[in-house]
Amino acid sequence: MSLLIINIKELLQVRDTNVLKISGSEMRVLPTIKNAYLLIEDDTIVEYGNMEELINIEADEVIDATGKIVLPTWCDSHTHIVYAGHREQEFVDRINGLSYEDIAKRGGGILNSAEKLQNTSEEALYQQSIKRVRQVMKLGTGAIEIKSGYGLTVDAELKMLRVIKRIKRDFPIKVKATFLGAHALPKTYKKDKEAYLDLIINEMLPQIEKEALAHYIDVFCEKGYFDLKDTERILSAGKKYGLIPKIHVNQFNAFGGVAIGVKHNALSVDHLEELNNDDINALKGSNTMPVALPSCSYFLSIPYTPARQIIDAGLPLALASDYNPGSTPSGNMNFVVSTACIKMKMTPEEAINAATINGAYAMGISNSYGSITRGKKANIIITKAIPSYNFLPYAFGENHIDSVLINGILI
Ligand SMILES: N=CN[C@@H](CCC(=O)O)C(=O)O
Ligand SMILES: [Zn+2]
Repeated sequence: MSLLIINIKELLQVRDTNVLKISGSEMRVLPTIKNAYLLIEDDTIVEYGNMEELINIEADEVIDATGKIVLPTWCDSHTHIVYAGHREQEFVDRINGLSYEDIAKRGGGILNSAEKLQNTSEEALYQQSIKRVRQVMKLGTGAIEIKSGYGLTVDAELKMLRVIKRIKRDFPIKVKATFLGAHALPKTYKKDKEAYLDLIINEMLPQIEKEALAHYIDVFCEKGYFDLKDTERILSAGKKYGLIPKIHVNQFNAFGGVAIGVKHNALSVDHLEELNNDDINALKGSNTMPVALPSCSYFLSIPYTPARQIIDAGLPLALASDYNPGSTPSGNMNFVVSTACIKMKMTPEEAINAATINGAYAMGISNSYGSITRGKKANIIITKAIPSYNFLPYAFGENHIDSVLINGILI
């Protein structure tokens, strides 16, 4: 089955060579072809170019994209999209003056979601989660990382990971699973953190390996959650089971977690709302992708990750949604891209690079996702007719997407 998209006003993120990530000043460059065509065979991008070069190409189906922009789907490298229930009462509590920290201290926050999830069946959790998966696909997300971490018992963590595995099997979107058992300390282990770490290492990890439930291992490295020593212990144990580190770090405090992530060759270090020069220096020359989550900063009214400082230091940056019930009840990557431009002073080119190819890198899939490259998966956004690609982040809050193709098929 072949599909030809013609008369594309502008085709974005066209990369002839298969670059895996974009860093520093290169992020300002978004290669495009104006008045373009794109040819897809089954689930793969096979050819593209200027309309004037389009001769003798026949296809089973043709889409006329006059006035429309075409780009690769968003690669959302950080989500907690599998969760039970919601936390809108905490949202109201914060409006009334409590902080995220205050709410966590009185047993709300992650522990609130964990209790809800523990009392939800695997089937009900799957049904709640797939509504959100369908929603983000319609919003242009074509690849997604999903974390556990709202289980916090052996059974509930495995339940979450099995739901993620089922989503991976049932949906065309690319899914990568991350084990985040060290997301918060459950109430029953309040006085014995080591015992909970032992549970993660001795009981959760072996079962996760046995059922092949995760690719990545994550830790919430933060004051009041897991410290540097705990983080190292969990990452080292995860690596023994073949899991690659990705950490939550510097959300509220900078105390050396970024360097620990780099030391363990983390694929990404995520949040970074607080960042100092030591963190920047640790990232220089590493293979670790810094990931910013602007919707979380927006929702919690905490600082935005200093994108300019990161990119101007020559580093790459990825953007992700952080979709979760507590700090970011939204998986809309279009809003993420807009907010990165509006609040973090990223140019539209930088933001689109960060949400496509660099997002793909942050989930280890940039050799087959994240750009318009021959041989890559045909995961494509076709916008409505809009004046230019700058209009995407500019006219925020509006849905500019006309259609989405995943694996070459209109969803
Ligand atoms: N910061 C840690 N974890 C999630 C939020 C967890 C929650 O509040 O439920 C995050 O990435 O923002
Ligand atoms: Zn998160």
